[in-house]
Amino acid sequence: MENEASPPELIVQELTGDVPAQYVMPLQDRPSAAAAPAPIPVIDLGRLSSPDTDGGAAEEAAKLRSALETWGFFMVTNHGIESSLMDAMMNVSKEFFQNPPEEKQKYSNLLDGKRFRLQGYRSEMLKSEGRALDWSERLSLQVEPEEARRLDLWPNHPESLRDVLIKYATKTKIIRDLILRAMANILGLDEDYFVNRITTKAKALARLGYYPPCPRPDLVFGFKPHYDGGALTILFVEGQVGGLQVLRDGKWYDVISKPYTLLINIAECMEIMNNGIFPSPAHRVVTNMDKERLSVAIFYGADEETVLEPAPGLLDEKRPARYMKVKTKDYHNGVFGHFRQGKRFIDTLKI
Ligand SMILES: O=C(O)CCC(=O)C(=O)O
Ligand SMILES: [Fe+2]
Repeated sequence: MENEASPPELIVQELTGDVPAQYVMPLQDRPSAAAAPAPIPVIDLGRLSSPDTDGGAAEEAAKLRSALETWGFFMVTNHGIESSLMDAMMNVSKEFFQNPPEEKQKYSNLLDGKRFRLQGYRSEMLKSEGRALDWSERLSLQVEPEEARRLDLWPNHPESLRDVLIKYATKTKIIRDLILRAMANILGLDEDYFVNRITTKAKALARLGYYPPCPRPDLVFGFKPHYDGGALTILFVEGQVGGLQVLRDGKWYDVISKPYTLLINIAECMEIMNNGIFPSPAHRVVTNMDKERLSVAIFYGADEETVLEPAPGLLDEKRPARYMKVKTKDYHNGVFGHFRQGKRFIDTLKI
């Protein structure tokens, strides 16, 4: 049985006392002591998509542009997801992580003690690569395309997780398209330029995250510094625990989300398509000594067969393409290989 091969000794929740050596970051890579808050713009999505009679939509679009050019992150309110559905999403996630380890391991993403699959539960990753482990547990489930959902890999406990996640992801998809269109408009491209490249065949992965309190936030990360690989990420962080940090001009800043707002960030496929005008930001999650933290991220990718390339409408003699063309499928393979070595595949595409 594939699940029996998982290493239960690494379930973070069960650890007590000081942190085990596998989680400790090398000295030069440890979390910095203090980070200033990032004044990330908050965009009212209702206003952004309203007919522009009073200049409201233009104002929101200007804020969005500024957020995308600087932080690569923005917050959204008035996004159309009822707070009751957001609460339900967080509650089912919490209930899942509260299951006993044996129950969670039934959904392990570890196939034979060595190979990982994209979907499933993991309490650690990349153990064999000699890099420090993240102080978090994750449950990843593919939510798009709809016909590719593997409901047999989705947990039964709590029973409502499936329904709630499907409802939630249906709503975030509407937000995705709204943002893709707004970005195309801001860049002066055909409104559907990005939507057409992401298509109904594009994959989306939901990742539920649980970060237990950690006795040594100075030594470990909840999630090591990284760039997201798809097109856009829509993130929902419970309450006001904080923990997420974003890199800007070589400095890490705290991202403080407000209750019931969503955080959206640009991922690398989108950076290629917009020719680096809106770069994909490095980000990470630090741990907290007293509080647990939960987050739900939906990663929207491009269609595997899509050729990723800087949009021709953005290029001219003065603004040449800064990235080589690559098929999404090849990009994903490249990212995986490079990430294991702590490198960025996108750097190999730069012209
Ligand atoms: O949990 C979070 O706040 C962020 C997680 C993240 O960056 C990711 O899953 O890629
Ligand atoms: Fe991320």
